[in-house]
Amino acid sequence: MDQSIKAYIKQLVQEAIEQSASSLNNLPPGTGRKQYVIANWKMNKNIQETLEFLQQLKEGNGVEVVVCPPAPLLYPAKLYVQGQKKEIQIGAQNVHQEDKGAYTGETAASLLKEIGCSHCIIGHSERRQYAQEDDATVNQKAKQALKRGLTPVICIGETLEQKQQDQTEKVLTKQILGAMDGMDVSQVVFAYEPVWAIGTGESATAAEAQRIHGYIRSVLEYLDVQNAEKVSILYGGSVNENNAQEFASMTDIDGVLVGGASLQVDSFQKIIAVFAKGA
Ligand SMILES: O=C(CO)COP(=O)(O)O
Repeated sequence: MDQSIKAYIKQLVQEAIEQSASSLNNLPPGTGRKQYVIANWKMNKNIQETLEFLQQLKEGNGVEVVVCPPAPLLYPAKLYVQGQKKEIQIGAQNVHQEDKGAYTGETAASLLKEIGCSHCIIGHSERRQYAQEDDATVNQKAKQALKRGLTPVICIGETLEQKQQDQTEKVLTKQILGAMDGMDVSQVVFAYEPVWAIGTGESATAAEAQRIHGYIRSVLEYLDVQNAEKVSILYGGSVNENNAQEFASMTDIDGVLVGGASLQVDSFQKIIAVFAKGA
């Protein structure tokens, strides 16, 4: 990383720390940014469970509700919500970076679009860990998703070890710059998911998350000062019906990406209701 970027990042860190003090005054949620509540079911649920969940799930009342089931359930899920005329969007958990070809087991963005997906999660820490996805891959996948009309939900976040070594801002900066290379920031959604908070029951505090979201927005400003304010930045990592309100009250937290608590329709619906109040 060259010296001018390093100096700029240092300045951003300082500004984000200063801003965090004023952000803690429970300001109203995002200035006109879309509010999202996204369910990442990971490798859970079968067809019957999916349809039962979607039957009970109500619309978002101004919140963008996106359900991301495993790949074989995307099409039945989409057909079901369409048939019910519900404003619930269906998103994929992954996409391949190439248009088509000899990539056994992969799914093309064009096919996801054809079956009615609106969004695609990209660079989730589980894919970074288990499928060795790096920032360059995330960048290629995000470009491919956009090319085919899917909105990328780009996941970033530090591990516990990186947090303990005070590397959070550095790690996030590298992930953001890598993911956004040659891209328009106004076309993506970001999700800050600290790896240590995923599936552990130990979420970041809302204040901590707000400080990091402020920092992420400053890096986006460095890339595109005009559009950074428009980008929705979601928090993910042990979000549940009890802590959602605290996250929703933070200025730079524009929604949540929910794993475990999105598997039960009641708890997921309660999280949506929290964000709908502010939308
Ligand atoms: O990984 C997540 C969402 O993408 C978060 O998972 P949990 O909500 O289960 O911690």
